[in-house]
Amino acid sequence: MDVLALEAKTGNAGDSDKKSSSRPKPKPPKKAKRIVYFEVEIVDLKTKEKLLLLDKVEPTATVLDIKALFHKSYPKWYPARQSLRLDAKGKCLRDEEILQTLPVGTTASFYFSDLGPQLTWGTVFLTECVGPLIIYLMFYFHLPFIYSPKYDFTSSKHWVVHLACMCHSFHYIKRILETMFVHRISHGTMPLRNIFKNCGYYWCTAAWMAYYINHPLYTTPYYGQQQVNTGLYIFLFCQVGNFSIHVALRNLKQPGSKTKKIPYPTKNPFTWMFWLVSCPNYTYEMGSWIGFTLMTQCVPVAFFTIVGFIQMTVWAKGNTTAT
Ligand SMILES: CCCCCCCCCCCCCCC/C=C/C(=O)SCCNC(=O)CCNC(=O)[C@H](O)C(C)(C)COP(=O)(O)OP(=O)(O)OC[C@H]1O[C@@H](n2cnc3c(N)ncnc32)[C@H](O)[C@@H]1OP(=O)(O)O
Ligand SMILES: NC(=O)C1=CN([C@@H]2O[C@H](COP(=O)(O)OP(=O)(O)OC[C@H]3O[C@@H](n4cnc5c(N)ncnc54)[C@H](OP(=O)(O)O)[C@@H]3O)[C@@H](O)[C@H]2O)C=CC1
Repeated sequence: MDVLALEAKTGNAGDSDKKSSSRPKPKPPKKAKRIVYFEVEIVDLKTKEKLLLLDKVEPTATVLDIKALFHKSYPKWYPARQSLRLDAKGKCLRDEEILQTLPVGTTASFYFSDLGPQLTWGTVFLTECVGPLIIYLMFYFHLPFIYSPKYDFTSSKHWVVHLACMCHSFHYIKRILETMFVHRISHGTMPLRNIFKNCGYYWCTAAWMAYYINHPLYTTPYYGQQQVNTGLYIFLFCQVGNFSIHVALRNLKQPGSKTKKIPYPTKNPFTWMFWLVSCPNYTYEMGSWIGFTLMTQCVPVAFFTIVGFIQMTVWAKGNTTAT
């Protein structure tokens, strides 16, 4: 029986009498509003084993409420670890979806799967950004055992090495501050395995770049100061662009809201890039790393830029399809 049918069944049956007589009628006794409760069954996606039957679930219950009820019976599966779907091959239901608006009868079956341990997005973002910041500085300050003691008396660092350290540190400090004060991240959590993938990528490549850029035998860019300056200007321009897009995306959401909107350019000229691409923050991010590659003329930086480009292209395509 679907929701519409339920409404029909519980509708006011006295309507047809109203027109039949002009005499003032005695008021009908007040009927208590009948709530039609739902019965919710939770089935394991893999084994198809019935895990739980919840009777008397309120129609206005959200998916998150159902997850909380399930959690009471299975304490190891906290709500963020749970994925509930209506169709075994369908998409995961969003936490804010409401039972009575789902295409189910009064007996709803949900397929449950365990998403594995979860971490908050803030934790992942911060961990992946604090690492490169510290690792790079360890190489910059030539901590013991990094470079051979035979280089101890090699000539002092070239200006571009200081500049690269400032730009690298600036980039990650900016990302940490943005995570704390700018982004309005809607996903509650993400899989723990991501932290290994993301940190492996960020931390290892930071060490790899820092090793070469701060190496006592580092050779400065082929076209000298002109190349360094061009790289620096591109880097700074794109950092401002990236920040501008993050602010524009933040302003699309009300605090606490999870609703995404189609972004449009604002008065800030850096946001006009929205006319051309769906994720200009990724374009500017790429631009920054192209600038940094030019400034340092270092192969590991180029590698980092290419991997980031591939990853962000995949995500940007996903975003375009979603919109
Ligand atoms: C010198 C050595 C160098 C070493 C180099 C190493 C190279 C290695 C290359 C690696 C490159 C890595 C580059 C990373 C760069 C990262 C940059 C960043 O900083 S970005 C910021 C961090 N952001 C991320 O990490 C994004 C992570 N996002 C995700 O993984 C997914 O969005 C998501 C899994 C959290 C959710 O996916 P979504 O598309 O939104 O949901 P769907 O409903 O479509 O589900 C798809 C699929 O995922 C499952 N799912 C959903 N949510 C979760 C969850 N919380 N935990 C686990 N699994 C989840 C869902 O059930 C679906 O599964 P399926 O089986 O397909 O039904
Ligand atoms: N160097 C590298 O390899 C990489 C660097 N990065 C850097 O990290 C930054 C953040 O990355 P990522 O999280 O993937 O960026 P996203 O563009 O996916 O998200 C950034 C923020 O904007 C919000 N947002 C995005 N689109 C919309 C919309 N249409 N309406 C409302 N809010 C929206 C997101 O909210 P929600 O939580 O709802 O999605 C999130 O809070 C990048 O801009 C880039 O600078 C990222 C990837 C790789």
